[in-house]
Amino acid sequence: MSDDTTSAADEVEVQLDPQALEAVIAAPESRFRHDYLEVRGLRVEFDGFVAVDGVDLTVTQGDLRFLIGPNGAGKTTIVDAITGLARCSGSVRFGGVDLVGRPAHRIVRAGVGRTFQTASVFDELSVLQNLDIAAGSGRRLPTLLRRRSGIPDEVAQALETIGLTALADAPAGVLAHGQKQWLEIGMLLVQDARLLLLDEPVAGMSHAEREQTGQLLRRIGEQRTVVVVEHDMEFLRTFASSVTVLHQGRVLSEGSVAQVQADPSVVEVYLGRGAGARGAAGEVA
Ligand SMILES: Nc1ncnc2c1ncn2[C@@H]1O[C@H](COP(=O)(O)OP(=O)(O)OP(=O)(O)O)[C@@H](O)[C@H]1O
Repeated sequence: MSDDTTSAADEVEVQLDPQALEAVIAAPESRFRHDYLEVRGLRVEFDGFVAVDGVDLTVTQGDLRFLIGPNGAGKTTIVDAITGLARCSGSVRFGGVDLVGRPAHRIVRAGVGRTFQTASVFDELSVLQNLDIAAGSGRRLPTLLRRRSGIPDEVAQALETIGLTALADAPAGVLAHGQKQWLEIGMLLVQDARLLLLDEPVAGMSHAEREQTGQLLRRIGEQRTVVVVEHDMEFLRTFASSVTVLHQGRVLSEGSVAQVQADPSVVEVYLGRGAGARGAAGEVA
């Protein structure tokens, strides 16, 4: 490499203005956008019982993060706190917006979406109508329920992503268990959720459905920030790109699947007192 090249590179580095770069990254229309979730010192207390005790968590776009831990470790409570369903202290930032203290509907508007352990789709409505409602297309209910020839782009794209295009007109009630979960994920996509928090998305799914869900989450995770609360260790080993292990409201360990598997404190929790719990950590190791 010639000296000329080195000095040109140096020059570029010197010319970079960190504040200008930050502004470009933060601009909503920026194709360089790179979202991340940053949780600091998160604490949730229920009548004197500390369920989440000073949790720090950073999850970047493109990282498929799994939150695991024995029953009662605080996983769902963390998701509740991020989405405004549990009062908390500390700091939760996503896309440059501080979420703590905001009402749940404003957190949704900030681009944060979640699913619950039980899918909450409208069984009597078609797949398309469920997506339409989630998209909040602004149409009145009677219009919303009428069949239409045109499908909005974002809805068509979501149908494609979740693999339900052929079932667009089928009532959601006839969908298989896995397909309902995918529809719910599709509903988050049309809401334009950029942070998806998924609570046990593969619970009760067949092996084939789990595999398809993992592939779906990988596709979504390329564009969005995805956090998965899960007990299914085989699913975790196949699809997690990073793992945070929680225990008694605190972060016990964090890293790649291999790193947390090799962490003696994780093995201790899973083989020790947590061994009888669902998703016992013994399965991790
Ligand atoms: N609304 C509430 N009031 C009082 N205690 C609560 C409440 N919600 C959760 N807890 C307690 O907080 C702790 C953490 O619960 P949480 O549901 O977050 O655990 P988890 O890790 O998601 O467990 P699981 O894997 O069983 O779903 C538990 O001891 C639970 O009993």
